[in-house]
Amino acid sequence: MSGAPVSEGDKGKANGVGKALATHDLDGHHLPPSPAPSTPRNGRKYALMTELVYTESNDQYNASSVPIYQSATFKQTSATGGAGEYDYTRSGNPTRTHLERHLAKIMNADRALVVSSGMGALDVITRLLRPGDEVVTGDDLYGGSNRLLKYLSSHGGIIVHHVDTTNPEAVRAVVNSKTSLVLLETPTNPLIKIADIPAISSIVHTANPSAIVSVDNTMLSPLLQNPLDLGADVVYESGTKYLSGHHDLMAGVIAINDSALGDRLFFTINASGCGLSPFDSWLLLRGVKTLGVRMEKQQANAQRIATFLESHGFKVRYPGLKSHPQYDLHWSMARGAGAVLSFETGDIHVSERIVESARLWAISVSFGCVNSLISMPCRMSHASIDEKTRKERNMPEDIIRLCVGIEDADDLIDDLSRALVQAGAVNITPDGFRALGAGQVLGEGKPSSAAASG
Ligand SMILES: Cc1ncc(COP(=O)(O)O)c(C=O)c1O
Ligand SMILES: N[C@@H](CCSC[C@H](N)C(=O)O)C(=O)O
Repeated sequence: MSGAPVSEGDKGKANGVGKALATHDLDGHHLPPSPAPSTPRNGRKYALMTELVYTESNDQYNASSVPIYQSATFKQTSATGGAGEYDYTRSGNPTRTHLERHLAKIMNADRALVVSSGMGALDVITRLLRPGDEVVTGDDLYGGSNRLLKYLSSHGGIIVHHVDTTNPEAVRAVVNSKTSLVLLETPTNPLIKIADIPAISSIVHTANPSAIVSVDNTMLSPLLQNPLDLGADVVYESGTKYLSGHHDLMAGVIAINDSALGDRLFFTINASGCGLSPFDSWLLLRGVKTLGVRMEKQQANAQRIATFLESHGFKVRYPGLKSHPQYDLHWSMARGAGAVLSFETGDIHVSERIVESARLWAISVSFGCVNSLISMPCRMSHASIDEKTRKERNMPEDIIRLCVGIEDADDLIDDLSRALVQAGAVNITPDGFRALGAGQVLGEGKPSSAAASG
């Protein structure tokens, strides 16, 4: 029983754009329809699952795999303006261009730019800011993003407002004529909170037409959500995660529809030298082609694991669960729930023991990889947010984040069951087990065979 909200394919929407991967929830009910797609860009003509793998190459030998132009320089025909399309790889490289065109197509953008990491992408966007400018962002966001914004506020003269982005009115309350950038994560990492991209974009653009709404789409990837179609001006993602899928490269992607804004962002990339290398561009292009099959399996597995934990009484945060407080909002914007979920145990030491008892789940930061990971964000990915701030922002110290891969779901559940039992996180009865601590008890569950014997 998979039970995941994943449909059989992705055909059926006009021009194949914005096609819903999920049509039914666990109980077989229809999910809300996906948002209407905007005009397809970049000649996109097939369903997204097809466009992910379909690339057109103008290689002279018709190579099926785009060549890696591992060259820093390109010869010119004269000293005075004789450069062809490329002169120097920091400014442009054919392998990188091929990847950027492919990403623009699948992100439904006019232009995509690739850089050396997700943080590099955010850095390029924040170079649009000037001292005195204001930024509005969430009270739950990736630790590295928080660190960069904190640095800009202490060293760059930027005023940063952290508000509850689940409430558009909280954004309205702080947006003003000095607001230059509104930065949203949805779902957030790691508390899986949802921001209403259309409502917030409309509030921001009405209050200050020159403010830029930027969405970090790392948690879902373009397969599941297209913020540019929902009112955002800029979307960026860590290509280190789902886009590449194997934790073998670092990359960041920025996508835009405004050509003047694209030129300003490209200027920074060329001037600062953070464009993605030819080899990493090639690796990322290869990874993107399997994004569809990877994500379908990952979110099917995530749905089973979230359901397993919730049914054993744990407080689980996952937008594929009806209990998520913003379930309807999430599904009005996205075509899937992704494969990152978090849950609480009520005791930081119990959480530590669970993480350290898992065998199949690697203790590791990051997500979006084909293998499953387990972590404690307050100790790992979000440790750069100090304890006081974490407390002010209601970040549970015991929270465990699961980043689900493509393994067999029963193996993952067995290993997790064994870790829960070994860590003393559950109360074992002759009929099954239930969460101890903070978890709300939703029902009895039977320990898996591994847990019972382990
Ligand atoms: C939501 C989110 N955005 C951005 C980043 C930054 O990406 P990168 O590690 O590729 O710099 C990360 C993780 O690192 C992340 O989790
Ligand atoms: N030591 C790193 C931690 C990277 S966290 C990576 C990823 N975004 C995640 O959420 O797991 C740092 O401090 O940046």
